[in-house]
Amino acid sequence: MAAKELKQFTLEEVAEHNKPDDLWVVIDAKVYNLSRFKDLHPGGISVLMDGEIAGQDATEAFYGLHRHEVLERPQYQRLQIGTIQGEQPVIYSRIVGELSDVPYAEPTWLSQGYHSPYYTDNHRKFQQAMRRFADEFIYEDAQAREEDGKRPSQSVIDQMAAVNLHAMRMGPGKHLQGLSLMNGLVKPEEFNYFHELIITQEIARCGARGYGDGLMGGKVIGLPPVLNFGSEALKARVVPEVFAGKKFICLAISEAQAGSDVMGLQTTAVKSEDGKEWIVNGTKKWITNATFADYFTVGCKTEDGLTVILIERGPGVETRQIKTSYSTTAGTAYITFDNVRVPVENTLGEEGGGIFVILSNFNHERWVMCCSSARSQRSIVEECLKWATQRKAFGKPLISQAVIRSKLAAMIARTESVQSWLENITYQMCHMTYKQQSQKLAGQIAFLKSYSTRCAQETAKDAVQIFGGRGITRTGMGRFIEHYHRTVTFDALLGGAEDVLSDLGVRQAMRAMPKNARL
Ligand code: HEM
Repeated sequence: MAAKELKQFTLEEVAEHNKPDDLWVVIDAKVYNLSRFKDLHPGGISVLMDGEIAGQDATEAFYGLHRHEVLERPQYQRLQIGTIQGEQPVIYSRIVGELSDVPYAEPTWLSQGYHSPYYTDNHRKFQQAMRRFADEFIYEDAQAREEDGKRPSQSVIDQMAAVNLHAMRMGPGKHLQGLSLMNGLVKPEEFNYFHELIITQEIARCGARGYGDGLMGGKVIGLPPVLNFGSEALKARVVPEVFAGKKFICLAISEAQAGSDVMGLQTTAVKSEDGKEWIVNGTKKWITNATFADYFTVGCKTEDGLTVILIERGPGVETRQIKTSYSTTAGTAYITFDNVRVPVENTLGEEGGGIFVILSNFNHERWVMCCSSARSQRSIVEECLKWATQRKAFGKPLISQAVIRSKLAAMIARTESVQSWLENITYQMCHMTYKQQSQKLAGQIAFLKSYSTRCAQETAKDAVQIFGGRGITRTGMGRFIEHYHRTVTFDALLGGAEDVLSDLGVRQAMRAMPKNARL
């Protein structure tokens, strides 16, 4: 269909259309005919009939009350009948694949005129490809699924599989060998933790916390035990189908009776008489992706202690959705295992060595959460900077109030410090063996996660104060702030609660304390 031809009008011509049945307004040099829409306008008719709005340039009033995306919705685009002669629309919100030029909306390494010792040209190219990928394939689905609560669309999972993103999200390693990464943009042996950081941060930029977890977050924590501790036969069967996005896996450790206290788990696995199978009984709670998972990496109490076993969905496995503060798109579930029979070949690591399997997972999981938290905080800074400049109160922009600037200052400082510390730790990870990482970075990562999530919660609180009522409203101007404020605590709990992690960091430091050090 040919695009509607847009006419050109002068402001004087527009001004003549200021009556209820003949109502035009100008927004950013675009002329809209609201004559029929006014009765449907969610903000009512009276605001449109105001003497300073009807037939006038309503740009400032509009942006004080609506997000730009309102005008991008097809049903509202159709209201545009022309443009103002000699003027061009200049306002934009987010441009697919592009960097934001709002100060602090991008980390310094992506901001014009700044430098970084950490990122290579390959990282920069990779970031551009990943930004485009997330904007084109993930963003819209994230918004829609966050809203309807359904799991991420299979088409997105398939697109991610096509460029091997599911494999890359497991970090660098042997599992990448022979794969074409992002259409060959990065060689498997060159892929490092900064590439992975980029992936996580670009996905976090979509601003949909539940969806972010739904997008195979369960795999990020549930597959490493299979990769690191599974038999070759098990890996050959399970890993390719998960990387292909055909099967889903989750990590099932916590229970109603035991969360952080993994030694208190009550799910049992007992050997069958012939010793060929485990018979698993028990429950698990708050398991991300479990509603749609095909595989469950499960912590079980066995004769020798704690053992991790890969259980496949089948007879005796039931999952029931749990409604948490974020959307059901994450697939959070309560699981029951009733006499589930599992081949002993599905044991991950040593029998009784489960605590080692579980602990070895934590550093990477927590670091991924830090990547995501740092980026989400930054998106909130961008939202607040835009709002504080476009919204007027008491006759002037919010940003002219010192209290608002003071909140922004704290938010920016927190975001920058989290990202800088994160990049330092990421650099260490790139230069340490897995064992060195466990010895030297467990404390650092625990501190960073606890610090990040404290910063995040402060920022969420400040952002709500800056947005006012809109910061607690699910639709409209403050929708990202409301979402962030509602979901920010997930990061503070998953992968270890704040106080527990801070304490872990200090205890790790004490282990390295020289015995003879004195004041
Ligand atoms: C093309 C023109 C317009 C369209 C398509 C439009 C659409 C909408 C929509 C969809 C909402 C619901 C809230 C949201 O999703 O953000 C809304 C709310 C509102 N609109 Fe408009 N609008 C237009 C022009 C205007 C203008 C010129 C004014 C002038 C003051 C106005 C005043 C309001 C008010 C006061 C609200 C309620 C805001 C709130 O609940 O915080 N609108 N509008």
